[in-house]
Amino acid sequence: MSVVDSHKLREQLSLYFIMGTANCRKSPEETLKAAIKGGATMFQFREKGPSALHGQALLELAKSLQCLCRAEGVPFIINDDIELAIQLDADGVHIGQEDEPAASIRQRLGSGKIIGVSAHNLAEVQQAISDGADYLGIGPVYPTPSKDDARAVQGTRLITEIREKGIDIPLVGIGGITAANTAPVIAAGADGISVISAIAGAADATAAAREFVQAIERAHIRP
Ligand SMILES: Cc1ncc(COP(=O)(O)OP(=O)(O)O)c(N)n1
Ligand SMILES: Cc1ncsc1CCOP(=O)(O)O
Ligand SMILES: [Mg+2]
Repeated sequence: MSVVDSHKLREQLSLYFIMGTANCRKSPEETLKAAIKGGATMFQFREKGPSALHGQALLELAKSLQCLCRAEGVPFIINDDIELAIQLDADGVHIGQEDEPAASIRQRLGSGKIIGVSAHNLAEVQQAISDGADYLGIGPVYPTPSKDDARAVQGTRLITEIREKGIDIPLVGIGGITAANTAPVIAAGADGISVISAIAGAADATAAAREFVQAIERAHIRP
C-alpha cells in the first residue's frame, strides 16, 4: 500500500518535466535548472536511446540531477531503472506496461515512494490502480517526436473516460504537449502535463516552462 499524499502529488504533477541527455540542447544540469526556474514541479530522469549513458557516467549524472531537484524541493523520479532508484533513494519511479509490475516494485521500494504507471486503456488503468500505482501517465495525447515506440495517438479520450467513470487517481497527460495545446488536457481532467521536447528542446527552457505554467493556470480558470 502507498502512503503518498495524493493532494500534494496532484500539485507536484502540475508541470512534470522529463529528460535525458538525448533530449537536451544544453547540458542536462543547465536544462533541468532552467526548467525548474521556469516552474517545473516534478522531474523524471529518462536516459534512453543509442547515446544513453551507462555505468558510472549514468550514476554520476543521476546523482547530480537528484542534487539539483533536492535543492529546489522538486521530486526526483527515475524512469524504468528500479535498481538505480533504490541505490539513490530516489523519490519514485515511472514504469510502463513492458516493465516490472507496480505491485512487485512497491514491495521493493516501500510505501513512501511515488510509483507512476503508463496506461493506454481502462483495463491498464484499473490494473495499475489495483497494483498500487500513485499516479498514471496517459498518452500519447498528441504525436510525439520523443518516443519511437509510442502507442497510437489517443487525444484526451481516455482521460475523459477515466474521470467520467469517477476514477480519481492523480494523472498526467503526455505526448506532444505544448503550451498551445495544454488546455484540452487539463479540461479533460488531468492534474498536470508531462513534457520532454517543448522544454528540453527549447532555446530558453525557463521561458518555455513559464509559458506552460501560464497555460495550466489559464486552463484551470477557464476550463
Ligand atoms: C509521466 C510518464 N508517462 C508515461 C511515460 C512512458 O513510460 P513507458 O510507457 O514505460 O515508456 P518509456 O518512457 O519507458 O519509454 C513516462 N515515461 N512518463
Ligand atoms: C515518454 C513518452 N510516453 C508517451 S509519449 C512520450 C514522449 C513525450 O515527449 P514529448 O513531450 O517530447 O512529446
Ligand atoms: Mg518504461
